Amino acid sequence: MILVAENLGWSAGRTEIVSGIDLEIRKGERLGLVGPNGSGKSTLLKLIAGIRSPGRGRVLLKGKPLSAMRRGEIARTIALVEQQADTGERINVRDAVELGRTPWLSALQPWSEKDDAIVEEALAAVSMTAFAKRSWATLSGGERQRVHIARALAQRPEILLLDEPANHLDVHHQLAILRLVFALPVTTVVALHDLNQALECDRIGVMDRGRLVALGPPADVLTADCLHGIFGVGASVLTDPADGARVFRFRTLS
Ligand SMILES: Nc1ncnc2c1ncn2[C@@H]1O[C@H](COP(=O)(O)OP(=O)(O)OP(=O)(O)O)[C@@H](O)[C@H]1O
Repeated sequence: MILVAENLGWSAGRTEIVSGIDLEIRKGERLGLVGPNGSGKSTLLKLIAGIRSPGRGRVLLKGKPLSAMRRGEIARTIALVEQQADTGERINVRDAVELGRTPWLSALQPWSEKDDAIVEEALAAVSMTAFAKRSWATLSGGERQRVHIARALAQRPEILLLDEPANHLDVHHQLAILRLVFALPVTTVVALHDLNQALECDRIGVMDRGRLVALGPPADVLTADCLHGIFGVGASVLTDPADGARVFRFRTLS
C-alpha cells in the first residue's frame, strides 16, 4: 500500500466533519471519491495530502507517519490540486507551473535545464504552452484549473490528489484532462461529482456525512440502492451503442 489512512477524523469546533476513515490506497490505482456536497471529500483529500492535521487517527505514506515527515518530503511524493485554489495574482502562467518544482530544489540542487524541460512538458500536457507568458490574473476559470494541474504535474508526484479536476472545464477539456490524469503512471485519488466519469476509476469510495460508507469497483459500489440512498436519485444504466460502455441516466424521485 502506498498510503494508508487509519481511523482518520477531523472536526471543526465540536462538529465532526470526517470520522472513522480507514482506507488503503494501492500503488498505481485510480481511486474515485464520490459523495453529496459537504460529505467530506475535500477534507479527506487535505488530510491525506498532509495539509490538514488529523484530529484523530493517522496517515501512513509508504509506511511512514505523515506527521513525522517534513513538508518538502511529503511534497516530493504527493501533489494536491484543490478546488478553487488561488495563486498570487502577479505571476504569469509559467511562474505558477514552476512552483511545482519547489520541493525538488535546494542549494545543492538549483534550477536546471531538467526543471525547464519538466515545466514545458507539464504546460504541453494541459495545452497551455501558448499561455506561458500570460498573467495569471487574466486567465479564465478553466484555464486556471489547467495551470493548477500543470503545477501538480511539474511536481512529479507519485500520488496525485485532485479535487473536482473537471470543474470549470468545457466538455472537450474535461475529457482531455481526465484522459491525461488516468493515463499518468502514478497513483491517483480524484474527487468527482460526475458519476459517469467515476465509472472509469479502478475503485470508488463513497463518502456520506463524513464517513466512507462504501469502497470497491464501480459496478459493485454505484448500485441503484447506493444512488437512491446516498444521492436521493433514481438511475437507469444504459449501454452506449458506440462502444458498449455503461452510462447512468439520472432522475429525481417522485
Ligand atoms: N474549516 C471548516 N469549518 C467549519 N466547517 C467546515 C470547515 N471545513 C469544512 N467544513 C464543512 O465540512 C463539510 C465537508 O466539507 P468538504 O468540503 O470536505 O465536503 P465535500 O464533500 O468536498 O463537498 P463538495 O462536494 O460540496 O465540494 C461541509 O459541510 C463544510 O461546510
